[in-house]
Amino acid sequence: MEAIRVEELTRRYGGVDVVDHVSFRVPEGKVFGFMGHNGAGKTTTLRMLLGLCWPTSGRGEVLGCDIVRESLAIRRLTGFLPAEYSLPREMTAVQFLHYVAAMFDMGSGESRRRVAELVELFGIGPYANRKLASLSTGMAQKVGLAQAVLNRPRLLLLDEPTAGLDPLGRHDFLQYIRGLARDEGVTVLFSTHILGDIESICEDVAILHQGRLLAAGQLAALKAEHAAATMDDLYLQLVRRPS
Ligand SMILES: Nc1ncnc2c1ncn2[C@@H]1O[C@H](COP(=O)(O)OP(=O)(O)OP(=O)(O)O)[C@@H](O)[C@H]1O
Repeated sequence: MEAIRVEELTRRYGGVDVVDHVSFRVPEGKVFGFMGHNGAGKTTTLRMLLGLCWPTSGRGEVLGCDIVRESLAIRRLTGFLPAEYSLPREMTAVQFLHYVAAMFDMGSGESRRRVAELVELFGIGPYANRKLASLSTGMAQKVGLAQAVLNRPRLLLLDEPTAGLDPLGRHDFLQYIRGLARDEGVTVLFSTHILGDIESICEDVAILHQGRLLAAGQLAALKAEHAAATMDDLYLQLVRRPS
């Protein structure tokens, strides 16, 4: 089964189709690269998948649920780390994670266990009781990721998650994402404009440019088809191709 299936998905703002008849499928249990430069329409697509904005036309299903009629069910089954995620400045990491657990209706025992597990897993312990406003970008991103996986989602949507991370932070982040898919069968939709990130952890990709889908499928097959040695080559070829 596919984790995500969209067909002719379109969102118009001010007379412009910022997502323009986009169709692709995301296989279950893989890290899927959702690639595109600024303004490509990645965030708008993610928002439609979560029911945070509605399509102007077209259809979509996430984990078998319709993105317009069943968005609450989708949000229960998924985790989301938005781009430039703002954490509540006055809360501590532990307070914030308990707050997120409460939104998923976790009982207090389960919430305590899960938060402790994530604090340990992400090495949040040393700063768990500091106000979130005082955390570095890397630390804050770990808290952001912890909230996104708190409900043990079957699907994780990550919007530009490595932007602002240093090389070590980025390496650890990518390792964790790879492990989630490989060891726990979680599907990850990894939206980014960093081609190297896609190349290092994604087998399958969709490439978006100015709202249009340029290509989708297995990265190795797309590279072979376009005789591209790297993700950079592939992307540049597709973007520069006359439409
Ligand atoms: N609520 C909105 N109203 C009007 N235009 C919007 C709205 N949301 C997005 N857009 C426009 O849609 C286009 C696609 O934006 P989107 O944020 O989806 O792209 P993106 O691929 O995520 O890019 P970035 O990496 O820059 O965030 C942009 O031109 C943006 O200005």
